[in-house]
Amino acid sequence: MATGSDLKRAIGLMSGTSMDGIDLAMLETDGDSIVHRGASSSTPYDAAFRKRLEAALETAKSIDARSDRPDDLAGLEADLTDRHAATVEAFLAREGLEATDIDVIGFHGQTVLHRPLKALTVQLGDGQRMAKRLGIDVVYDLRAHDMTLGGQGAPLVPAYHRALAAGLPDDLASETPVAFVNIGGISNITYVDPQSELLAFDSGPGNTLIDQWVARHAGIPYDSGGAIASEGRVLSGLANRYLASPFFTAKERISLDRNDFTLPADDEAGLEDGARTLAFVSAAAIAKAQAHFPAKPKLWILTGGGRHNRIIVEDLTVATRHSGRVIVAEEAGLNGDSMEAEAWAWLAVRSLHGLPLTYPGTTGVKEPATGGVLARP
Ligand SMILES: Nc1ncnc2c1ncn2[C@@H]1O[C@H](COP(=O)(O)OP(=O)(O)OP(=O)(O)O)[C@@H](O)[C@H]1O
Ligand SMILES: CC(=O)N[C@H]1[C@@H]2OC[C@@H](O2)[C@@H](O)[C@@H]1O[C@H](C)C(=O)O
Repeated sequence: MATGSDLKRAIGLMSGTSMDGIDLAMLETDGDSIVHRGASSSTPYDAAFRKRLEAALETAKSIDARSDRPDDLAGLEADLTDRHAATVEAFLAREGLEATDIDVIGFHGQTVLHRPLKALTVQLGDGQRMAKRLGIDVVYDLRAHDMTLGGQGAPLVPAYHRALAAGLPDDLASETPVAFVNIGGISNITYVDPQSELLAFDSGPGNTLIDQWVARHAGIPYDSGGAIASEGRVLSGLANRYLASPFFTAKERISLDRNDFTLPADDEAGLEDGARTLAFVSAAAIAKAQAHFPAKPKLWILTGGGRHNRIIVEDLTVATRHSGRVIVAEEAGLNGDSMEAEAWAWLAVRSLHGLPLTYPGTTGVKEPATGGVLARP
């Protein structure tokens, strides 16, 4: 039973693999079952900063030790941290809050390298610098400890998905098993069933290939609503090539780096057919995940920016129609844009309480593991 002092007001900050901007969410929580969701915000990066982040993915390939910051990565980390801090300041001003109103910030940072097979994961983000500037405790670097205990270091949101599943409205609560699908740059799935352990893994590319494809061929950051895809047709040879990747056929699921899947060659598809095929691949990758669950989900709850791509949603609906139904987070009373940021707020409070963030069924860690580094002002 949580006491008043266990309840913390936390802010979560997420800059995901799409590298489109900073999502922020505020929560009051005991880091367990009590979750009072508060206000949130999304702050897009300007195109020039996004380009710097994209370039950082190349630079980061030379990193051997987690603390290495080759070339301009140290400067970028400081800039990224300051942008996050400024986002918090703007949010607090908007909400009429002071720094002292916030107990802790959960700071994800920006993943620039993720090599689970080498137990190496690098998130740019200087928690100490942020804590000092804001005068608020910051929990950061939440993935690394999991890796030292044999985990994949990702995904970390699943335990929060389970907490949300426990609070679903009555009309949905009976529809178990339920799968939460975050369609971000990469997609990850969480399987929640009272009859079985919590299961989760990265399911494949989400929007990252689509984003890169339309940026390259149309100069735009994403396929809004799936409008471009809706003009194209699925090129089955190309789709099958992606879906035959060893990532899908391996028995063990591994967590993904943004660069694990690469774009089709320019002459393999036109703009529309490429967008259509990559949306199909994104949905098919999610549907394939079912093979790793004890039973097929009855309810699929979609979160992340990809839920706005009508073609991905339609393809997934078709692929799962015999066993379940697909809804977006908002139909379950949740917020599909802020869920990851909420999770980082919740995980930060769990870290303060020494509670597990990851489980054998979510990251493959040997035993339930806490994590995160606490920086104090
Ligand atoms: N209206 C829209 N129509 C289609 N796609 C959209 C729309 N809005 C956002 N997206 C897609 O969602 C992406 C951002 O999603 P999100 O913020 O969930 O990803 P992320 O958190 O960066 O990634 P990850 O979850 O992998 O860390 C955009 O890059 C874009 O591809
Ligand atoms: C290493 C890393 O940053 N992985 C991200 C990425 O984006 C989606 C998917 O791949 C997931 O594994 C993870 O993020 C979410 C927030 C997670 O850890 O749950």
